[in-house]
Amino acid sequence: MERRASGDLSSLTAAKKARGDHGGDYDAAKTMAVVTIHPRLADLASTRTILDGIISPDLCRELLLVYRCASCVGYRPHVFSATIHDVVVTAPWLLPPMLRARAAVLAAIEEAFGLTLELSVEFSALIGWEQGASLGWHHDANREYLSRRHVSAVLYLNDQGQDFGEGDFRFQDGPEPLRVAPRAGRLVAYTADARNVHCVDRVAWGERVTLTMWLSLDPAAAEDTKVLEQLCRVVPGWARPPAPHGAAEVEQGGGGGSDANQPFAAGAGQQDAGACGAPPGPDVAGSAASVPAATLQAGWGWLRLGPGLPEPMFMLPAEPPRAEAAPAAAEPGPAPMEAAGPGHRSNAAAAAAGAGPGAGQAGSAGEHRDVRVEAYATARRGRPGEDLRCVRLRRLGLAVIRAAGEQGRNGGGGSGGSGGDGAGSSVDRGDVGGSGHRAGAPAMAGSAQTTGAAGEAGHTEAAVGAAEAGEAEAVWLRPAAASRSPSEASQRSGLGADCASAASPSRSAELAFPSLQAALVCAQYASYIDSTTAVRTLDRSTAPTESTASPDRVLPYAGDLQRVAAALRPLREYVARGVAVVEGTLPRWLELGSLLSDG
Ligand SMILES: O=C(O)CCC(=O)C(=O)O
Ligand SMILES: [Fe+2]
Repeated sequence: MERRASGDLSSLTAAKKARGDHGGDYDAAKTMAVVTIHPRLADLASTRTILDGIISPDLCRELLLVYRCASCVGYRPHVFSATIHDVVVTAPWLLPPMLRARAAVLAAIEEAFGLTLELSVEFSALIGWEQGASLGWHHDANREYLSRRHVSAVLYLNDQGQDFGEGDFRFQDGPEPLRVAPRAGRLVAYTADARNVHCVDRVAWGERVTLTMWLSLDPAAAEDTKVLEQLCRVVPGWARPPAPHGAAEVEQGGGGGSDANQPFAAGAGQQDAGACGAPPGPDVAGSAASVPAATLQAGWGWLRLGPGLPEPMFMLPAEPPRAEAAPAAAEPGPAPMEAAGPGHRSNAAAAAAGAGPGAGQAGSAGEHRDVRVEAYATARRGRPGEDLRCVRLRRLGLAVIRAAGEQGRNGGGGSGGSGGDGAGSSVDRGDVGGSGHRAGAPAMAGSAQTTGAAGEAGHTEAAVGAAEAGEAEAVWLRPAAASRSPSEASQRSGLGADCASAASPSRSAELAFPSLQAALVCAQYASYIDSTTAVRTLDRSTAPTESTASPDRVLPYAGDLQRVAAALRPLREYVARGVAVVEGTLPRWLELGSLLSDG
């Protein structure tokens, strides 16, 4: 195969600057010419490998859980992503499966290419490709600032034909096979240079999910340093409810907690005893109005969410005009992740969450985030401003009912340090399906409105309402098909210490959560638990009219909220395990990191 000569980096950089970069219409020939082949990779026996069974089916499913909990709007149309940084700020206890998979991929590649102990992970993310997503011919180091990406790895986490349609990976030329059909546990790895020009065929339906990694021969490029820094910011405070005014009520209302559901034991490396010893959650039964929001939040202390990603990162942008959307599939495309390189979103997230700018690239974080949000505001199908988290819940057959008190409050900033997810403003802007706000939770819940979005997508109806109960926000979920009489609405129940007690006998009982982020994580976990036994969720709701072929859509929890509650029973234990792993690993990781940087 032809090797391309190195291009003129300075002129390319200047051209990028002039354009503001991130544009899709860059000169492909020029950018393809940028990268030279790293001497260490010049004489490999083979520059690519395809391996099956790199990780177990169970780990694949667990990674899908992580992806659905932590992903946000991605770098190109119909693509969503959860970088390792996103996972940290969403729920650090979701890290272990990602770390396990990362290690497995790294080991497999080192062996396959004979590069043992020479590679560092420069970037890792779970990437979702939904209907309409594609990527034109490119190689992965096709820009100057990507040139430290030496080896690419794409690990598929679900199955073509079953979970999504089409979406083949294809090499442009070279040895057979040129086409790789994604299936769970299959890894395609290749040098990132121009010897491996490849593309991704358009995904016809469903959701194709990958663990995508770039590896570098330059140890200084390792993402671990930044992940660690971020983790250290999040972990000491493992997000917890704001102590103040609901604390006493929580102690009293903490019944329902069984021994089997003890909150985290104190002393597991926790720096803040208050945080780790969160009291059992309240059994939030009865009228929502009788449940102070602070109590609700305090009861969920064990969930240990991170500060969450900045809200704009969940906002679905509008459908691109057809003329703009088309070329990506046929033309050489920009290297993916260009706007999501290491530190990019994590810094934006950290800054927005009040954690301060991340190391290394602090100066550019805000700029990057703005670029991305603006770019995708006009470059992606969807209801402008719709919150991805609500869409994901809807796909499970769950409707989001926001309960919160003051109408019009812009809730994002105020609760930033409290472990809230800043979701308030998404609803306050009326953009979660566009439903009206109702003041006062019970009234709202009894008459929540059907969203246009859900209706258009052909779903059972989804109810979305917004109001606030006290200062903190709360999120209620209901099965989308449940009836909504005021009397039923009063039978709310929350998942406190004991999820088993959460489900009201009423079919229409609602589940209460302290935030949208919490609701999403819990519902995804429930779906994960169910999918390991029975339900396989397939959803093409974002564009049902563009289907080619697909199995019937499944909305697992429509009309059946008790199944959510039941499936949530092991969650506390799962969180505790994840917390223990992260806390246990952190010191060793830090030590190793400093050893490596010393050496
Ligand atoms: O998802 C794939 O199969 C490949 C994606 C890809 O080419 C990339 O992210 O650069
Ligand atoms: Fe690629």
